[in-house]
Amino acid sequence: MAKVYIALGANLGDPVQTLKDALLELASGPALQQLRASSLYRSKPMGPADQPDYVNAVVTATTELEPLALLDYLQAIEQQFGRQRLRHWGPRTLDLDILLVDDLVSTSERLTLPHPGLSERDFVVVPLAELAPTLVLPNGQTLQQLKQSMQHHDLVKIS
Ligand SMILES: CC1(C)Nc2nc(N)[nH]c(=O)c2N=C1O
Repeated sequence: MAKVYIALGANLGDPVQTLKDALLELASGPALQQLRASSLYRSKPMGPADQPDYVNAVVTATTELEPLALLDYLQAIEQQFGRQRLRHWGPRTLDLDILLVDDLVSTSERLTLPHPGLSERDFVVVPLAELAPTLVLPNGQTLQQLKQSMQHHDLVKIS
């Protein structure tokens, strides 16, 4: 069994409702157990600014699925929510990104762990630190060190 951390993000349609529905989907499906969710946060887009603000959250859970099977499961849920990604770093209906699987460090065509954007995304680090304040990343860095080292966008806690 593995302990996983998954980032959720949305900025099309009704992102708050989308994340709430996605959290219900993740909690009710067979793949994840002991699911815990962070608060929801609103933030300005990182990257192209000509798009709506994002709503982000992070969940932690345990799973029997291997990483690529978990990726398949999450991508199926993204499709279920009508995943639209019109351009790279453009607006999207729902993103489900695997951040961490235990202390696994691996790079493959489909999946890099830990998520390569983790350390520079406050919209990931802040909710992650809410869930796991004492987390130590596979490279030995603590989440608190990471959180202190990054400038904070205007992350606003929604719920
Ligand atoms: C386009 C890019 C990099 N910017 C983002 N910016 C924010 N604030 N939140 C996201 O989830 C997000 N996702 C992305 O993929």
